[in-house]
Amino acid sequence: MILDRIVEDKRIRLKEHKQRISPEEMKKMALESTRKSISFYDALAKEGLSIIGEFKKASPSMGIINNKLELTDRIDQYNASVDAISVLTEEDHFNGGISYLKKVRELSGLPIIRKDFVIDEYQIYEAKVAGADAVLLIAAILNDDEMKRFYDLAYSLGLDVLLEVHDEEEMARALKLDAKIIGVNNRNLKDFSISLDTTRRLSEMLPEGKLFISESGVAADEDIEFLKGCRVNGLLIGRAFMESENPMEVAKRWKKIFEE
Ligand SMILES: O=P(O)(O)OC[C@@H](O)[C@@H](O)c1c[nH]c2ccccc12
Repeated sequence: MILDRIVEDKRIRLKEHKQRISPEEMKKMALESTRKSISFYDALAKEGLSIIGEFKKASPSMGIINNKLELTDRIDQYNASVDAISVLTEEDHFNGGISYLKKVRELSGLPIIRKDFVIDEYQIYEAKVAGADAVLLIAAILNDDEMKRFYDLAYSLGLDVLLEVHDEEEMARALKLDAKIIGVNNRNLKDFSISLDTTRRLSEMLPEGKLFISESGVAADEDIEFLKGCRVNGLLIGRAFMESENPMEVAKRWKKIFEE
């Protein structure tokens, strides 16, 4: 399965990163960082539809995403229309990198989430040092013990966690952990197919008081109409914004449709 492959490659990259900056040094830098996080939670909790705009240059399901807009232009548009920014930092399958996160940090006052395959504490310290306000944790690649350890570490550094699930079993694990922000990935990780109905199904398990984000495959006005009925607080949008000449206009239109 592709996910196993991505995690294997991640382990190799992690070794390289640790050779450049040792785990002790990275931890020290994170703990000494005086930068105050911008609340990812608050940005998503406000009334109406919240949107997380993603900076992503490629993905295993779509290959290279062909866009002419520079990072700067895209982030300018995000600054004017979305509530938070997601930056892919995975190198081998999404053409990302931690350097993009640092660049986006310089260009934006919005909360930023590090989007990667987190399998080690090191990556959470690294996110903090690079200027992130939140990290993604993917239930499908973590056991309960790791999930809790990474979750607690992130919060102890002042970072929020978006806990990603994609089926009932993972949702039950996220609820057991009492995660504050839960994201449903509409993409089936085995065959890449998209079904927004995953968001609807899993929303039925949600207790009051959680922030609920629908991730992946949201691309058309009809999708927004459908998700209106699914108790979502926010959406995570990658491809549709990366391919668009004017993501700002799309984000504004979708917020309007959701609120009508
Ligand atoms: O480009 P899309 O279909 O709008 O999807 C965005 C985001 O949900 C997707 O990039 C994503 C969701 N979970 C992930 C985990 C790792 C890498 C990427 C992702």
